[in-house]
Amino acid sequence: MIPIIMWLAIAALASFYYFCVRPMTYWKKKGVHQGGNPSWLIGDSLRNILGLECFITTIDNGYKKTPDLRYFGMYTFVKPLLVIKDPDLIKEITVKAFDNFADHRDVMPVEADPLWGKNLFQLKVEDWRYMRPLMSPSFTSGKIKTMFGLMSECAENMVNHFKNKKESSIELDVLDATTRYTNDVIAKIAFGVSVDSLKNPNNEFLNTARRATDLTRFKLTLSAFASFVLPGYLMKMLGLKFFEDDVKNYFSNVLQDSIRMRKKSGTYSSDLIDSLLEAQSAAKKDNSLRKLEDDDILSQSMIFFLGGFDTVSKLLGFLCYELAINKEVQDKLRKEILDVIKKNDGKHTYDAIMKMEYLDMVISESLRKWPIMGGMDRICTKSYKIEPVNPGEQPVIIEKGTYMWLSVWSLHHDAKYFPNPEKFDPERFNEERKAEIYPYSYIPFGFGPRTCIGQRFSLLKCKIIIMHIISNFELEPCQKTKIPLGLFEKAFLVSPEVDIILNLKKIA
Ligand code: HEM
Repeated sequence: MIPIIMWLAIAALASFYYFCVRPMTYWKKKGVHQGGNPSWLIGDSLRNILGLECFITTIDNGYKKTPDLRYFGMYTFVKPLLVIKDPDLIKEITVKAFDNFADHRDVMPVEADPLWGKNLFQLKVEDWRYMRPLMSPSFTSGKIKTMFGLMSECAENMVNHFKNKKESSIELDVLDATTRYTNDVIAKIAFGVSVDSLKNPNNEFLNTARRATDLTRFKLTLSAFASFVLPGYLMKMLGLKFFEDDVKNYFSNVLQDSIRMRKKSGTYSSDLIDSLLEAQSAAKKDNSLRKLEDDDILSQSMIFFLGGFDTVSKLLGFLCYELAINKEVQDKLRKEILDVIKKNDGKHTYDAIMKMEYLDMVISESLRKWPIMGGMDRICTKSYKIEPVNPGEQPVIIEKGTYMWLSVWSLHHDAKYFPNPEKFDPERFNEERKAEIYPYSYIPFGFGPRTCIGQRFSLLKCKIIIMHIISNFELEPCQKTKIPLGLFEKAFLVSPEVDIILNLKKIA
């Protein structure tokens, strides 16, 4: 009896060593410096799981501890993670060696959540190469220009809502308001429905959207962590997924209704659904093209929705905050907006917005200081050798399947690339100084073939509402405004630690 127990104990210890302890030596064996202090099994993720620190902060701590290195190793649970710090190496990975680093990590395996797995962000390179060219025409400057009217309508609704209040100054929860604006735009453009979320604060679209994009919800956090250790079939059995069934059904019904109405009435609008339907019918006619199923369309609408909802509302939230606490920047911006509009016969047009250079600089600086995604990932799809460049480096073979992180937040806050990084200084992006920015050190939308497809869309959506707000109101800090503002350590995206509360004062 005793020998059996002894053998079982030895087997348990050996398994523990093999699966939990040994993986933590992966980077040391490759001669790669470890940026964290990994614990058995949990790796460097303990503080993330306990909600004490967000992933961006964990990476940033490693970045700061390794000032002279181009990359360092960490562990998400037992999975090795290589963090890339050097802009030249980021260029190598995202552009030159794209074929070796073509995919994103499975946030949710496709077996566990097919709807999530089919979206452009998540598609594996073979399917992605087919889908991206189908989606790209929806995001050209010409196509985005045609969405100007739909976006302006939502912006005017929002501004009029506040202008019609009798008080000359109101206290505003900025993220709440910007979320309602981005919700209305994306409802219209990605799902074809009109909702006025300020007039109807409890509309079903907004409430469902909020649930779908609450990246702090327990089950999603659990699923995201589980995806590091559990195979897809097990996650499916446990019911772990990105979109809950009721959320999926709701959006699916809204989209189907909208498509049915268009087909019946023959009226089409300049939105993303029309572009997707065009791509679907082109694929139907051309036998050489793979077919686009209705599920593919729903999946892309969902990623446009996810991409366009929380990211842009947070960008707007941080931007309003910076404008409120940097009055000279706000005044200069207002002057530019009013001057351009005056020269444009008082009209807020697309061409007028495109002439606002300072507006562009202000948004770029906001994305520099508050890059909403915080970073981006890549999976090594074909093994690759990183050649030594600096003294003390040795060649490192990156194995297929290795998880990589490109540390955007840390680069944007590194004084080597952006002196006095905590200062909000739009002049960093003026014509002269913009040219001096070290290539690939400023990448809020990623880079290379997998760069954000919604970049132009987001920037226009942001410019329209800022133009309307700043020409009608003054943004001011109030007693409830937290200065300085830190990061919310439980969130996935870069999010403010507390609500952003500002005074919105009408301009006489
Ligand atoms: C402030 C707003 C936004 C920011 C900061 C942002 C940032 C990013 C980043 C960093 C990536 C990864 C790029 C890479 O891996 O190189 C990405 C990918 C993506 N974004 Fe955005 N995004 C924003 C808004 C949007 C919007 C509005 C949409 C859609 C309407 C969108 C759709 C996508 C899609 C589909 C991808 C995957 C592209 C692919 O893999 O081909 N994003 N975004």
